[in-house]
Amino acid sequence: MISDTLDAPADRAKLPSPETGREYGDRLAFFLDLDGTVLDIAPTPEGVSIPHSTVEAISRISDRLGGALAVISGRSLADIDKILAPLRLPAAALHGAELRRLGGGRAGAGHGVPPERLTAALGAFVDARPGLRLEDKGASVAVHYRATPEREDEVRTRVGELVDRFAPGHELQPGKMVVEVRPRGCDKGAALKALMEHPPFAGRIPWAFGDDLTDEFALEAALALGGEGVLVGAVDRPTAATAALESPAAMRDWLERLAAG
Ligand SMILES: O=P(O)(O)OC[C@H]1O[C@H](O[C@H]2O[C@H](CO)[C@@H](O)[C@H](O)[C@H]2O)[C@H](O)[C@@H](O)[C@@H]1O
Repeated sequence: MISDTLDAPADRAKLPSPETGREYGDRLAFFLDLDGTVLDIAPTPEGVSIPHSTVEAISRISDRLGGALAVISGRSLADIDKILAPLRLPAAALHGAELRRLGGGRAGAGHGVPPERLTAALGAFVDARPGLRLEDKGASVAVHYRATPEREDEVRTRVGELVDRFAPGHELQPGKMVVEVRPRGCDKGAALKALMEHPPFAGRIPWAFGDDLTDEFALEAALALGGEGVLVGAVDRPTAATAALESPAAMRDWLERLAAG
């Protein structure tokens, strides 16, 4: 289901609350995006931070859900663990190219890194344009233009051309001031479904939380499995979300209140 608008305050009422805490722990599974959802957007990928109280809340909610809380992110597993330290949660990293099940076991076929010719060509493109930034994450690579937003069209066009030419096994994933290259067919929806096939997620109702285009795959997958999708922040695009929170700050506040309930 795709809706054009969401009434954030009204739809917020659908979210599990501290009062329903005893029920949700046995029935639900949470899938949390990081940047723009739990984390405020920062000028650079390294510039993000998370309050200790939010990490503690995520830990407490994960315990209450029997471990059925996963991170679904465009970041690498290493980055996710660094941001959420000391937690080491089940996760789908790099848009699903890296999967980790509960307890640390790595799952999934593992996807190849983009051809070196692509990374080299992207590097040359970025080096010639001050303000652009290349983030090489392994199976996924990103070109950030947050410092030079006027280059958006140029970046999207050129990265698309280079992927067509050098990396037929990969595809574009636009995001917030970024164009990412991820393994073809490897998205957050497929990742959510893969995690839902195994304990402690199997048999639970998935709730996916996200803000960006890449998160729409996860929101749609959660709905397809009988769950809910929660959009964080305002968007001017159609969304599969069935509930909403106004901002990452509201998301953190909701997590902390839920954990305290
Ligand atoms: O799937 P997510 O957890 O939301 O990660 C998506 C991408 O997030 C990061 O980039 C975005 O956040 C940065 C920090 O706020 C910001 O500077 C950048 O403009 C955003 O695009 C990260 O760098 C990417 O690798 C993730 O895929």
